[in-house]
Amino acid sequence: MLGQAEKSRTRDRKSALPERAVSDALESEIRDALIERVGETKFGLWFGEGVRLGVSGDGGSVDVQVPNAYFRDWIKGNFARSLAESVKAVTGRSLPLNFSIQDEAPPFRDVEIVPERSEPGEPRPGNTVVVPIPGKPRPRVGSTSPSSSRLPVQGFPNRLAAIAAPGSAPAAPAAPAPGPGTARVMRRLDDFVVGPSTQMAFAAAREMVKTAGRAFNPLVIHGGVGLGKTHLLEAITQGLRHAHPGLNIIHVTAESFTNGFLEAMRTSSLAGFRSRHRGASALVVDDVHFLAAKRATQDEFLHTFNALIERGVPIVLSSDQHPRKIAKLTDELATRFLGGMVIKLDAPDLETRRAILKSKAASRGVNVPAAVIDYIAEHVRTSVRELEGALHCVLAQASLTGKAVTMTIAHAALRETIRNTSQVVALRDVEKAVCSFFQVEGDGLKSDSRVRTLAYPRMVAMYLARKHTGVSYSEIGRFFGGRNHSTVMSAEKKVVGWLKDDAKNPLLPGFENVVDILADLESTLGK
Ligand SMILES: Nc1ncnc2c1ncn2[C@@H]1O[C@H](COP(=O)(O)OP(=O)(O)OP(=O)(O)O)[C@@H](O)[C@H]1O
Repeated sequence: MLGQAEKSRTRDRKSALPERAVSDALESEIRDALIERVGETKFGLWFGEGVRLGVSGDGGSVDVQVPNAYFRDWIKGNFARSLAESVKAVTGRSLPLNFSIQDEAPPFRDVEIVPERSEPGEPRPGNTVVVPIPGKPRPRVGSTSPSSSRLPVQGFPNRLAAIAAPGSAPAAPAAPAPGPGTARVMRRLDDFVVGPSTQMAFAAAREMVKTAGRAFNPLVIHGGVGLGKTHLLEAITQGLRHAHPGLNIIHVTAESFTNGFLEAMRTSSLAGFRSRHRGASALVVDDVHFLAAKRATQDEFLHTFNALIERGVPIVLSSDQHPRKIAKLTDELATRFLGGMVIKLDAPDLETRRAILKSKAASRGVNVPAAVIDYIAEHVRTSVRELEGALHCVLAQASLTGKAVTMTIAHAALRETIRNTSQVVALRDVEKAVCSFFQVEGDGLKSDSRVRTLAYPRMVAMYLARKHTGVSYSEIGRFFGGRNHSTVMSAEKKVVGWLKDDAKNPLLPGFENVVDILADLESTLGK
């Protein structure tokens, strides 16, 4: 970020330059500031040739010239904030962004498809990065080209031929598959470390790739942040592409589906939007919880979903919550999401965390001592993203100080992280989690009421409190409405009994057994 002195030097320099030179200098400084914020890769993809940045003649706004509407929407949707901050850092002012499509902007030239990690003589067509070269239309990952969509389909010839939409618009491009604003290589099933908390999701992902939705459809993967949902979705897209070349796969985030839909409405181009999505031969949508409370988009998505399911098109979705728990998701959509396989990704256990760290270290070609792996795995527990971040910190610290990776380095690098992530569950955490899960109020939970909708969550809360807070029976009883210790003991006994009998859950649709409820709540508590 530019400091004040730097900014004023910039302003002084600009006042001494002719107008054109001023605008070029400004653009270049805004670009530099933007690189600092979004990184060179994203910058290169979205702000390279064909995109111009500058301050308008009257100085009242930032002109962003883009080659087409797709660029405009992508930049607006993904980089508007970074752009505004960059402009402020350079000019010292908050200016609105003014997008214009520059007809004369040089179009993009062809693309290079770069195979990743191919063994000699063993191309891996699924693992590609797309490198735009100025001069020809820019391709978009996430859909096949019209010509490739006519390739013979392997694996399930009849089925996939049948699900290639009759008369649909072939593969008008969807959003880039690695995810909005990124040019990252898509992750693969081979890179996914399997452990007790992930094996079901992994197996389902592999089955989805193998059967392209024949075994179950849709597949919904849900779980907390940084637990590998996007990784699995990308891996499924890669796998489908590899196993069934020619599939017209649309891989988008729910946010970009929403933006695309709104834009199509705005520009009266709904027919194209619909035929593109309903004509897909596989649909992969990340973060469907984003559709919450967006009624019109949900209706559109429902119709897309129905059209695809009817043709047996594989659908894969991810969400941060169980579909039943996504607030303000219509019942129609929620029940459809439940119609196939719904799988939860839990936080990895200790062994899996160790395995993930070893795998990540190996993929960087670094040898990390077992004691350091153990130290990180034992202290960073809630998300794989945090685990990766912690490893990264340790390696960076070692590299910056020119030392080997040792426990001393690990302690120094992770002191803060661990202080902030080590979690002690408090009684109020249990209360909050249980209230939010069962949609009840804290007062109700602590009241004398014996209605089942309160008594049942109360018993679950007491059981969890006993298991995870280390607080005495008496204290738990006092906290949950002034009860005595024997009430807590009997609640605990009851829940243990339900678990032993694998009892059905009487209250919440979508959660078959008590064990599912407890697993969900424990993962909310970071356990
Ligand atoms: N089991 C795993 N094995 C290897 N890497 C993993 C595993 N789970 C997650 N990761 C890695 O952790 C990081 C975060 O995963 P990912 O982005 O898929 O999380 P997410 O569940 O989609 O999170 P969010 O909800 O925040 O988008 C990624 O770099 C991913 O490759």
